[in-house]
Parts: sequence; structure tokens; C-alpha cells
Amino acid sequence: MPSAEKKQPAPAGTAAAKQPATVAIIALGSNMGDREMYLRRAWEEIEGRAGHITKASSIMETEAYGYTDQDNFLNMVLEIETGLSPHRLLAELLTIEAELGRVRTIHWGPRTIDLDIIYYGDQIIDDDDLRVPHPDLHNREFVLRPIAEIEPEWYDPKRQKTVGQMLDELI
Ligand SMILES: Nc1ncnc2c1ncn2[C@@H]1O[C@H](COP(=O)(O)OP(=O)(O)OP(=O)(O)O)[C@@H](O)[C@H]1O
Ligand SMILES: Nc1nc2c(c(=O)[nH]1)N=C(CO)CN2
Repeated sequence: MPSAEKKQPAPAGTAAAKQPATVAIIALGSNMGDREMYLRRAWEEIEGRAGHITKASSIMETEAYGYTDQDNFLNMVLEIETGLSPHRLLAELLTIEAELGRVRTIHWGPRTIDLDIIYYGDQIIDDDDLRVPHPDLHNREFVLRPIAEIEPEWYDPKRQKTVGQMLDELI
């Protein structure tokens, strides 16, 4: 896996010095209202409070997966370097979703913005409130394709395959 864990210490005295940065992949999706605006706002908020964005995929229009009777999504992924723990990162993403007006109604239903942690370095987390790598990512072209664009060799520690391999198997 390329550069998933960055161990070099941050300069002493900075906030980031408390914990070495970890490279994480965040998936963004929107299918309500001004979808591009929601992606842009989420991007700005992630940079401001979740970590430093190091790579961004292109924005892709995708048909709804799962609950299909809803509008098309715009999807993309961001690669970030973050000093936050996985649960702190999740808490920040949930706050951003709430601030951008997301209301949970239908499972897998329409949303102004959905933010998922797909990978957090090479960690495997199986808690009630946080599962990483995302448990359904291998079935989701709208997740695999944008990651493959920026990190095709990213190695999935659970499925023991690269993102590129999983995408090839899905399509
Ligand atoms: N990897 C993860 N990233 C984001 N949320 C997660 C993750 N694993 C578990 N969760 C939990 O999922 C909860 C509900 O998520 P959400 O409503 O966005 O699900 P969903 O988007 O409808 O479905 P899916 O997670 O399959 O895309 C969150 O409050 C969070 O606690
Ligand atoms: N195309 C697409 N379909 C979805 C998406 C999404 O982001 N894109 N998110 C879902 C719930 O997380 C359910 N279905």
C-alpha cells in the first residue's frame, strides 16, 4: 500500500505532533439540491477540521445503488492526512453532515451529503459505530472507481486485494 502510514514526527509544539498522521480515504456523495455545492462545502469543512487533503478524485455522476428509486448521485473521494483518531474523525464527519443539512430518513435514501470513512491507513476496525474498511466497498463502483483513479494500488487489509483488483472484479 502506498504511504498509508506516515510515521515521521510533526514539528514539536504543533497539534499534529500529538499523533503521527495517518492517510485516510473519505467518500463523499450527494443526490439532493445543489450537489456540487454540497461536495465543495464538505471538502472545505474536511480540510478545516478533519485533516489535510492530499489527493482528490474527479467528481462522477452515478446511478443510485441499493435503494434505486432516487436521483443520481455525485460521488468522489478525498485522500487526507489526519492526526485524528478514527472515532474522532468519524465524529467530525458526522458534525459536517449535520451542518450541511443532512436528515436521515430512508436507509440508503436521498441525502444532501454522505461522508464515509473507507480506509484509515491499514487499520481494521469492527466497532458497532465504526467499521473500516467500509464493509460494502467492494460492491460499490461509485467508491472503487474514484479511489482507483488516485490510488489504484491501495491494498485492502481485510480483503487482501488492491482497489484496482476489486474494481476489475466488479465491472
Ligand atoms: N466507515 C464508516 N464511515 C462512516 N460511518 C460509519 C462507518 N462505519 C459505521 N458507520 C456508522 O454508520 C452510521 C450511519 O451511517 P449512514 O446513515 O451514513 O449509513 P448509510 O450511508 O445509509 O449506509 P452505508 O454506510 O452503507 O453507506 C454512522 O452514524 C456511523 O456510526
Ligand atoms: N450511486 C450511489 N448510490 C448510493 C450512494 C452513493 O453515494 N452513490 N450512497 C448510498 C448510501 O450510502 C446508497 N446508494
